[in-house]
Amino acid sequence: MRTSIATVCISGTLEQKMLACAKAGFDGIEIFEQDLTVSPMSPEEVLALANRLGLSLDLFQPFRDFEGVDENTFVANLARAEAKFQLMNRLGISTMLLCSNVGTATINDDELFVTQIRALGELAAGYGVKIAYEALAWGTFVNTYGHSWRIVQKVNHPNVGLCLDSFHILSRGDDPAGIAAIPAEKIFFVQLADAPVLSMDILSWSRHYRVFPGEGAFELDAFMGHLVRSGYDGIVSLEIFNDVFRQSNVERTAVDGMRSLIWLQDKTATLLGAGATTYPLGISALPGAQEASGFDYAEIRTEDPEAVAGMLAQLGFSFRGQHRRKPVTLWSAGNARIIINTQRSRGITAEVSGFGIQVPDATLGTMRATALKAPVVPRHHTVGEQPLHGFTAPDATEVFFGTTATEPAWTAEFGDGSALSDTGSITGIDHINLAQPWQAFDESVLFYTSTLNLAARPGTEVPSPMGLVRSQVLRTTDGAVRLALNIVPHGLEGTGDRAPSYPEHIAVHTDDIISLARQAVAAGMEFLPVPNNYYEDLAARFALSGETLVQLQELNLLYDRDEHGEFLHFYTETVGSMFLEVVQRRGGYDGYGAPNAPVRLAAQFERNRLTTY
Ligand SMILES: O=C(O)c1ccc(O)c(O)c1
Ligand SMILES: [Mg+2]
Repeated sequence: MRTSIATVCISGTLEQKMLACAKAGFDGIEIFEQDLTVSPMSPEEVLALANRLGLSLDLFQPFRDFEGVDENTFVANLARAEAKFQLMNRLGISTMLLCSNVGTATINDDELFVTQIRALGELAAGYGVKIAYEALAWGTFVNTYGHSWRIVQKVNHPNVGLCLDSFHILSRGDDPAGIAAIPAEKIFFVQLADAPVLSMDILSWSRHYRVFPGEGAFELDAFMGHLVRSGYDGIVSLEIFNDVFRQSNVERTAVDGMRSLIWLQDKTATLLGAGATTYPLGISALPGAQEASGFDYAEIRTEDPEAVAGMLAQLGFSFRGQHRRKPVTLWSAGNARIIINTQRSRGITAEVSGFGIQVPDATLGTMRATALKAPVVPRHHTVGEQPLHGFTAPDATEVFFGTTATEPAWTAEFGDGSALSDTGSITGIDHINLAQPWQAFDESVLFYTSTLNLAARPGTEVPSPMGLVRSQVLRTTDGAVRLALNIVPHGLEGTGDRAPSYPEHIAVHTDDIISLARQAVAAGMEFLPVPNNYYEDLAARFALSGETLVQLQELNLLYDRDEHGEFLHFYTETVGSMFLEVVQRRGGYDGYGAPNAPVRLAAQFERNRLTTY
């Protein structure tokens, strides 16, 4: 499939944009007129740069407010178009995007639209230019692809065809199935954009909140399926108007976009099933997606290993020893393995720096992640050590693939390699919560869902004294691997990719949280204190026995319940920018105690302020 991206998607000068798009692997770009107008490069220089970079210049856009106008305006519009055709000839671009009129159309008459657009096509033909007509969702008279297609059919000119943009179609709740019936040769261009579900006017939604495929809520694989079935074999381009992308690192955003198209082709191939890749669009599938069976480990980087080790010991983790070559130690409890890493930890009190997941075939997982442009973490292993397959996520977390095993082979590299008999009641890692700098959030959602084959759940918002925290869970179907991503409030972003001022956590699960909490307290652990008001509210919301309430309050346990079961959990104190959570799921409870998250954030805020002052 030939891929392209509109220059409007990313930050920087036209030259920087072109370099980044070429480096990310796009075949071509759409030149957004504004980017050219403000550029010191002449059209000829832009063409020369594109040639040097191996980029095709696929589309010139947008040409606005043309059809449905009075005769005088029409004559002026044709003159305006002709100047752009001349410019396009200098750029060597042969397709122009014509947006349906949103501003100057005064006459609602399909016959007039047809006549005027046919005249435009005729003029364009003289310059070797083709017109791709796009129905903007907020077009004054033409705002559905069905309508634009009827007009294009009536225009009946070889130089006039359609531009299909997923946003304009799906934002209106329009059924894209009709695309499959459009003759492929009349689809001149295709633009893809995803978007989160938002309730606002479509223009604002489109201009500010579009995201790359896989980062929003549109069913773009189904959209692509209809396109593939039409027999279309042209360019598939990204056109994302997004305030964050336009101020983020240009190279990273371009890679994020490329990843989205690689992921979408694979999703579409899966949806279409056998024969998917034989359609002329030539979508490529990825090496097989695998369902992760669980966490291999979680890693904490710290220059104060004693503080972290102390907490683990209080929770009943066993010290499994030092790695025979690296400055890392292993602690385990049941299937929960936590690595304390003091390498490159200068200035880091403690942070959640990485994790591993177990898949049936780690090499296959690595091939898939590499195909999705996941940046490899360099790791050396010597003879007798397990090879490590790792990647750096956009939030700088290091993610590794391990092989499904109750006792991973790499644990033998620690201490004397013995598996200690377990005494505690911790059974495994339940979830890992990662703080996201605001500019990495959408990129992280796509990165983790695509490379680790996780599904994104609808997002939530958690009020806290520091601001509203946006939260989204990514998980396997069975919940064996769960990640919770939090966008940290403004001011706590920290520097670089990490969000160190906002605590992240590793949650472990147990079958008996009451005993575990008692043992931890007896071992000297202090939990995050929970205010009395919380327990009064619990008593009002749930018919809990007095005895249960006293027990919860005495141990600073939090409680939630849904139609499936119950959830009990507690939090440790924060060390650096990380803490631990212990959870017990009773029955089929599948959430994360969301109603309790504001209590936790407020308690941490109180606590940190008290210790700071
Ligand atoms: O928001 C707009 O004006 C606009 C312009 C060009 C497009 O292709 C589009 O989808 C929207
Ligand atoms: Mg568009």
